[in-house]
Amino acid sequence: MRGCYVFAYIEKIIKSCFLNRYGGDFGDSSYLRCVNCGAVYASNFRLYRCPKCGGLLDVVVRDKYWAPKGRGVWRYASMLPLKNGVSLGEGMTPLVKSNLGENLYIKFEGANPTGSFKDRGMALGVTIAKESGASKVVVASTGNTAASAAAYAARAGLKCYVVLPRGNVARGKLIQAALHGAELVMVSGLFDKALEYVVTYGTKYAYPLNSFNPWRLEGQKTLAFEIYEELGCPDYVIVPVGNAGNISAIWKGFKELGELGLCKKLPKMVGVQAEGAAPLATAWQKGLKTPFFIDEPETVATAIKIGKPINWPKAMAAVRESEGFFTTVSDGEILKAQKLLASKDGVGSEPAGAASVAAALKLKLSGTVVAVVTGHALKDPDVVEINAKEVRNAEELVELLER
Ligand SMILES: Cc1ncc(COP(=O)(O)O)c(C=O)c1O
Ligand SMILES: N[C@@H](CCOP(=O)(O)O)C(=O)O
Repeated sequence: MRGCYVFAYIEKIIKSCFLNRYGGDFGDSSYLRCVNCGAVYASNFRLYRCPKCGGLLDVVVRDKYWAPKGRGVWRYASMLPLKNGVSLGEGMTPLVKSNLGENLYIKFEGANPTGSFKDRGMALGVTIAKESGASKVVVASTGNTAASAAAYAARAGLKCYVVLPRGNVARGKLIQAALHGAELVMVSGLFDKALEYVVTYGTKYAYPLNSFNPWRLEGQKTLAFEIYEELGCPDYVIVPVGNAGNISAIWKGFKELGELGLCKKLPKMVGVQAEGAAPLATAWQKGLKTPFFIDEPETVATAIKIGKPINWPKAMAAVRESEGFFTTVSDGEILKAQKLLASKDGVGSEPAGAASVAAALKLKLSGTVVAVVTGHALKDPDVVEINAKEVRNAEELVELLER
């Protein structure tokens, strides 16, 4: 009998060592659960959809406990399916008390290594790709996912392909992806088409790191942990929504804090979309349970110019479960909020990131509100109007300074 236990123990050790390195199975520490039908599967890095019903999957980490230690997303290793991995020092982003509202806080994700929240996800995603033996990763992107995947893949020594909608990617993001050595592939059509290509073809040849990959989203839930550490649990968390992974991941983070008895009252999640790219907000306003997909989304905020968000079931569940809501803001409101945020708070956001602040200013919610500002201003320099004054000599400069 004792021999059996010894054998089982040795088998477990061999299995976890071997599979962690080459098979993508992370042993018994986590498993996958379908968000649609509830079917559960042993952890498997290649499973992105439920084989039974096609639903999205969530990672369930067994035996989680709260023991923040160290820096970056790996500070929360005790809550994650992996305990360490690739890092560029992501996370630990500033939580700035805003001058624009009484109890408004800005979680500035533009301060991540590549300038957006994607870095939290890529730390996990690229680690898993690497652990599983993949040599190539692939993403469809409006730019930020591309920049982040390119940087983290470079760090991990992986080849990175980024599939981009031609003419719809802000210049700063393109420069980042190119600089980090990714293979840039342009397709005709918008982001939704690029994502369709990655889902249909990319996944056959390379490890996909878009947000339908539940392992990547585990990294993004750390945003909730940071807010909790600094502020406790706010009344509202406002998140710009595009492909809808981030709002889902942040809500998952808060729910896990709740399960551990840390967050007594969970925040209401508010998803913000641009008026011209609002498949989820439109469905919400119409009282529909499924999204109102759009073929030709239109907004100045290219990062959220998405008509068919792949994570819609998770995002709708997040908003419903948290008793929050979806809302829209116009391009004018986004650009106004971007300017206000920069000039009154000193926080430089790209347009999509400022959508959360635009919503906060419009909604005037009572209680503590955290607006997640998802990307840095330098990502998209072309939307900013530059008015410079000309002086021809020192006298003209002095005259100007005296005004
Ligand atoms: C700056 C920025 N904000 C918001 C979003 C939307 O996030 P999600 O696709 O997770 O909804 C994105 C891209 O996804 C983004 O790049
Ligand atoms: N705005 C995103 C769109 C892709 O989102 P993902 O979270 O599914 O990778 C981007 O930056 O590309």
